[in-house]
Amino acid sequence: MKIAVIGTGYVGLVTGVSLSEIGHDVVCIDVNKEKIKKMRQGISPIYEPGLSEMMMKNSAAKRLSFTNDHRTGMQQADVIYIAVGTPEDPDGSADLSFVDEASKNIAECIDHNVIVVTKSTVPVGTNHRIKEIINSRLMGRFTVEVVSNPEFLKEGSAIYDSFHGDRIVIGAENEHAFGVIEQINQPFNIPIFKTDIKSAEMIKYASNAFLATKISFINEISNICELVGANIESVSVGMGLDQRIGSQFLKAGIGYGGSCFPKDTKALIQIAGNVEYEFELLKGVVNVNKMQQGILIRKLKECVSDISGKKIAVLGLSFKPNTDDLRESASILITEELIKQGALVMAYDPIAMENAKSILNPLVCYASSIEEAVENSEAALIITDWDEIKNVDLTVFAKMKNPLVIDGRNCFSINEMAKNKVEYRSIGRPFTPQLVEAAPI
Ligand SMILES: NC(=O)c1ccc[n+]([C@@H]2O[C@H](COP(=O)([O-])OP(=O)(O)OC[C@H]3O[C@@H](n4cnc5c(N)ncnc54)[C@H](O)[C@@H]3O)[C@@H](O)[C@H]2O)c1
Ligand SMILES: O=c1ccn([C@@H]2O[C@H](COP(=O)(O)OP(=O)(O)O[C@H]3O[C@H](CO)[C@@H](O)[C@H](O)[C@H]3O)[C@@H](O)[C@H]2O)c(=O)[nH]1
Repeated sequence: MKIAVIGTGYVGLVTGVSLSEIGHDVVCIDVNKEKIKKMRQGISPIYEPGLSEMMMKNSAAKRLSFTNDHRTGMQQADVIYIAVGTPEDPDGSADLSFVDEASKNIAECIDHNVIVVTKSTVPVGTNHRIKEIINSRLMGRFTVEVVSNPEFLKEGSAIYDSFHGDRIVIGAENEHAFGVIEQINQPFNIPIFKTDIKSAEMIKYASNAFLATKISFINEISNICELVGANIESVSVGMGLDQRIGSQFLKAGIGYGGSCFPKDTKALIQIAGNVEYEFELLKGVVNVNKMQQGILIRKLKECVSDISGKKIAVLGLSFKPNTDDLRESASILITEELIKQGALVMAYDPIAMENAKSILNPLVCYASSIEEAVENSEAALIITDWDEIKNVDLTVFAKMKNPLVIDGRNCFSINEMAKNKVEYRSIGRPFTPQLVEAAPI
C-alpha cells in the first residue's frame, strides 16, 4: 500500500518506519525542514531504541522517504495518516490547530480518492470535523473517508510496542475503510478491534485516563504507607498478584509526566465539561499528580533545612527512562524550585542532557557522570529510573559531602543503602532496614 504520514514526531516517525518495515511504501511529511534534512541523512531526530536502525534499513530499501512538500508526499498515497501534535490549550482542552492545518494540506494537495487515518489523540467528534474540513474544500471532486486509529505506543519502547501492542483499534464508518486499514495492519499480527469512530476516539482518552488513575491511586497509597509504616513496594506486589488488578502501572513515584497523560487527562475533563459532565474522579487524579511532583522537595527540606549555596545532585531528567523527552517531566519543576531556593544544581542524565539544556533553568549545571554529579554534594535527588542509575555502584555516594539520597523512583534497596551508610529517603517506604524487602515492582 502507498502511505503518506503527516508529522514525524514520536508517533508519526515510528508509524512511518514501522509501516515501511512491514512492506508498505511510506513517505513521511513534516513542516520542520531541519528534521527532514536530518532524516534524509539517516539521523533520527528523536532518541528511541531501535528506531534509527529500522529507519536506515527501510530508507536504503527505498520503502521510506522524507519530504517537506505535502503535494509530493501525498501524490501517490492511497492512505494518509495524520500524526501531528494535539497540545494543551490554556484551558486544558486539546489544541486542534495542527490537525486542522494538516486537514487543509490534504484538501489542497490530493488529486484522487484517499482514506485519511487519524493517529493523533483527538477529542470525540474530531474525525468528523477533519472530514468536514477536507470535503468542504474538495467540493465533490474526490471522496475522502476518515478512520480513527489511535496510537498506544509508549516512549522509550515505541518500536517494540508497534510490533507487540495489545490491540489495534480501528474506528470507521464503512466496510471499505475497515477493510483497507485492516489489510495495512495485518502483518503486525496484533489483535484488531473494530468499532465506530467516536468510540475509537474515546478509547484512547479513557485508556490514558485509566492508567493515570492507577498511578495517582498508588501514589496516594504510598503517602499513606509512609504515615502508617507500611512499605509501598510490598503493597504494590501484593495487590498486583490479583489478576483483576494487575501489576502494571502500580509503581509509586513522583507522579506521571510526559507528553500524553498530563494533557490527555485534562483534555478528557474538558470533553466531559463540554457536555456538562463534571469528571470528579479524573480531577482528583490530576490534583494528586500535581502534589506528588513536589514530594522530593518536601522530603529534601525535612533533611536539609537551608539548601542555599549548597550543591544538590539531580539524577535523571527525562520523564521516564530510555527517552530524551522532558515534556512535563518532574525535573523541570524540581530544578526550578532548587534554583529558586539558591541551590547549586548539578544534573546528570544518560541521554536527555542536550534537550534539557534548552528547557531547564540556565543556572542548572551538567555533569558527565553520576560520580561527578554527586561528588561533594549535600544531597542527591533521583528523578528518573534509568538502568544506569539503578545499577550504580552504591559506594559512589561515599563521595558526597553528606551521603543523603532522596529517591523519587525507589531505585535501591533500603537494606543495601543502610549497609553503605547512606541516609536514604524514598517513596512510601520506611527509612530503616527491613527483615524482608519486596523487589520493586
Ligand atoms: N508521544 C507519544 O508517545 C504519543 C503516543 C500516542 C499518541 N500520541 C499522540 O500523537 C500525536 C503526535 O504526538 P507526538 O508526540 O508525535 O508529537 P510531536 O510534537 O513530537 O510531533 C508532531 C510533528 O508534526 C509536525 N507537524 C505539525 N503540523 C504539521 C503539518 N501541517 N504538516 C506536516 N507536519 C506537521 C511537527 O513539525 C512535528 O514534527 C499527539 O496527538 C499525541 O497526543 C503521542
Ligand atoms: O507504574 C507507573 C507507570 C508509569 N509511571 C509514570 O507515568 C509516566 C508515563 O509513562 P508511560 O505510560 O510508560 O509512558 P508514555 O510514553 O507517556 O505512554 C503513555 O502515553 C502514551 C501517549 O498517549 C500512550 O500511547 C501509552 O499507551 C501510555 O502508556 C512516566 O512519567 C512514568 O514515570 C509511573 O509513575 N508509575
